[in-house]
Amino acid sequence: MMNNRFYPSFTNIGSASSWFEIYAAFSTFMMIFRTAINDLIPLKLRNFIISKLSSFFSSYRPSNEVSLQIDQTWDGNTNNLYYAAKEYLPTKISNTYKSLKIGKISDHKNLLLAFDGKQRVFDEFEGIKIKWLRIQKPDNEVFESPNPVRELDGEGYHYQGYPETYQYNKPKESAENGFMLSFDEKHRDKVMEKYIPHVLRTYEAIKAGNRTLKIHSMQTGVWKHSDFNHPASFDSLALDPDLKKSITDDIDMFLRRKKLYQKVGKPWKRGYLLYGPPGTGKSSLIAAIAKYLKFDVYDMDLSLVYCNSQLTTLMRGTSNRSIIVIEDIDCNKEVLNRSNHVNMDMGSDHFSGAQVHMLQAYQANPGSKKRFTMSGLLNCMDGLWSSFGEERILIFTTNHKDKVDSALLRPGRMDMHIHLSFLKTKAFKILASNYLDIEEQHGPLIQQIEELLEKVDVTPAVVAEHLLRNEDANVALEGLVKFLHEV
Ligand SMILES: Nc1ncnc2c1ncn2[C@@H]1O[C@H](COP(=O)(O)OP(=O)(O)OP(=O)(O)O)[C@@H](O)[C@H]1O
Repeated sequence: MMNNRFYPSFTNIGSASSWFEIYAAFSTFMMIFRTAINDLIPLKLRNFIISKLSSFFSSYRPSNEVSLQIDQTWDGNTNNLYYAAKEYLPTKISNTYKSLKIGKISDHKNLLLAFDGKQRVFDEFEGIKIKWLRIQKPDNEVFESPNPVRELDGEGYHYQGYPETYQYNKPKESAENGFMLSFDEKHRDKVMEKYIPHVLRTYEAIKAGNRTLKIHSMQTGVWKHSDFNHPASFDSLALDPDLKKSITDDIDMFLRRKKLYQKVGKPWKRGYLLYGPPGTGKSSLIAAIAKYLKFDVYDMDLSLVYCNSQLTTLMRGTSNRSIIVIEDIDCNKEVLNRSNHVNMDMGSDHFSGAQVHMLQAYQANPGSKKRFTMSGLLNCMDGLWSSFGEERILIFTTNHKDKVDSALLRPGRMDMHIHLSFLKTKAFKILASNYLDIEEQHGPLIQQIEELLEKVDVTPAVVAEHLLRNEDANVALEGLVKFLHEV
């Protein structure tokens, strides 16, 4: 039994004066203790102890917490999950974070925000709380690439990806970087099966949204790319609204149907034939489709293809989510004449130096010999196609549909034939409002033009050129009326 005589203060713990005595004694002790520490322990040592204690407590994890480490590389290979996390986390920037990086660079009009790389990032997914921590060696910080940023404008935060200047000058990152994500063990299955795929999917969507489209053109047996800056889009195209809708509906249906294509064993590809007179917008429509889909464009010039194996190699060199364009298909004599065939197959996926020389020799003397066969082209379009990957769109253009071999045009190869024709009333309305500031006062001139367009055949290219002739809408429209009377 404890004797109360030895614990007088605890027996009297209920009285206010006892509490005051304890508080006064404690404050005095703390004051003396703090002064002693400040006098006896140098500042550097104190800071060191504090940093050690805080790192100990920050690395403390409750026993039911699971952590997954995502390194930048996996057995020397790129770890896509690392890059996915790096793009995904900035989408979680909100104004609740107490420490962020802020900046302003010349090609962005708004302020940019980025994580400073030191703090934890908290995410919530279907009720699960997930904590992310960036792992990086202090030495690497100098070389560390900038974090992807968010742009801050009046409407809040908008994800921007990397600053443009950085994209062209991307520094090589150190292999020791990584991320650690932690969550309650009971959510392990959900994190693995749903959350991680969600991070990867977000990454893919961000990549597709931010990417600069490329146009690839052929150079001596290989593809060379440059930025695709064609200004046309579905908004700028003067097309009959019903035709425009049927094209976008078909594209949307194609994108939705990946599983169906797999189920019925068909390669996931779609072919469009664009036909019509020059200047009716075939090239512009290709650009609009590429922008709509965010697909790269491969401009396949058949006049530079010298054998079936080169054709196969070039097709194989195209990437998924791309549009392969063969313009003026009717102008390729080889495609017109199926029997005209000189065997130039080199039987290889890659061209050797000798083969490249051979091709160059043929290029120097075009038209000397038959180069590839019709069956080679057909094989590339269907049979062999499936091994080249998926999500491909093949577009042929021609000014003379009747001259193109029907084998090329059958459904399954060219699934939709799109006729681009002369400019008529509905499409003119779009063109005029894109080019000029049309106001109510221009009504009578517009009506006159629409009546004339129903009687004569002029291409959108010709009308567009007239609309550009004067900044004053009245003058430009009057000029067009005059021109249409003369046609
Ligand atoms: N439907 C259209 N809507 C808007 N502009 C158009 C349209 N068609 C043509 N144009 C204008 O005419 C120019 C030429 O059009 P485009 O090159 O797309 O025609 P095309 O049918 O591909 O011609 P070609 O058969 O000679 O290659 C475009 O740059 C654009 O300014």
